[in-house]
Amino acid sequence: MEDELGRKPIEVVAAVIRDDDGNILIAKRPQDKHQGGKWEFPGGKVEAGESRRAALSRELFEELGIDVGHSARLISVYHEYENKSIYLDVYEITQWSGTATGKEGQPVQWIRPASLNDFEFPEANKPIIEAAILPKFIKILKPVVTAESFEAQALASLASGQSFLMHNFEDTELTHEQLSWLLDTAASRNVEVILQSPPPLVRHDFNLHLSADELLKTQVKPQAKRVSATCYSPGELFKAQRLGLDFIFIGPVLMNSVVNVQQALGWPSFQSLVGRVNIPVYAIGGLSDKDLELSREYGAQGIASTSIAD
Ligand SMILES: Nc1nc2c([nH]c(=O)n2[C@@H]2O[C@H](COP(=O)(O)OP(=O)(O)OP(=O)(O)O)[C@@H](O)[C@H]2O)c(=O)[nH]1
Ligand SMILES: [Mg+2]
Repeated sequence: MEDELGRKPIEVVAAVIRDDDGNILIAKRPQDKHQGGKWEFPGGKVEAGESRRAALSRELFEELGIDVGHSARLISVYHEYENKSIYLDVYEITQWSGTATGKEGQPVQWIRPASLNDFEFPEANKPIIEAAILPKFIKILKPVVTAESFEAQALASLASGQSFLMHNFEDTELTHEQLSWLLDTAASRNVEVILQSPPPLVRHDFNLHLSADELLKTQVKPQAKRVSATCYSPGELFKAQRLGLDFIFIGPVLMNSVVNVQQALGWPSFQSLVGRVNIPVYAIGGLSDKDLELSREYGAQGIASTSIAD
């Protein structure tokens, strides 16, 4: 891939390092470097002939003095700065040995994911920050018949530590009162709720999800905490990126969709779609929490499914 001036992007690897309490390590870039004085995720340029994971291990040893254990792909971002373009491959690291310190004299800090937005990062980092804040799983509530079963299911998921719940596509019968109850109960437990468009509500303190059809009809990003959409084709992806959506679902990955009469994409097609945008992507369609590791190797941020264990 080349930028508009025919230059090859610089390949960079970086790490979102999370400790057992969920804090993330950030480091300050030296003043004299590109994007100097801004905060960054530790990492650096991939050397000729080096694999990305080898580059990641080398950079984190040089910059922080730690030995990387397990790493999972989080997001890849292509960004054009004025004087160079970069391809930034970001990994999430939860296992390492040694104590992370600024080996090159750079200040480092462990911070809560929600405070990431209080620090100044390079322009390329916007989607990386969103990816670091978003969860691995989005639990989609199953369609329900009665008000009692809706409440019972929502309460079970709210009690189970899920941080994002989505009201089901096919579940159109929820009343204003039920939706309001869901939002209030979730808020009291620090759980984010995603509703389908257009919910019969006057409030805006929810995340809004658009179907691919709604996405194509939308001209301006709607008002909501975050806006996401389901995408199947490159055109839909580009539309989502142009509107500035916060994350997207791509699928169906493994199961043909009866609703939209769509063939399952399979992982290779999923991967090539993910590679076209700089937005966190959830894989959807015939998947469960067991598919997480695999989905991440193919570029997903995580999985959205009714089959996420409570
Ligand atoms: N490490 C890192 N680099 C980033 C981030 N965001 C971002 O735009 N970059 C850009 O990626 C490029 C490479 O990063 P780097 O300066 O860390 O490279 P390096 O460790 O190999 O250092 P070097 O310049 O001494 O060779 C820089 O142009 C930097 O501005 C980030 O979060 N982490
Ligand atoms: Mg570096």
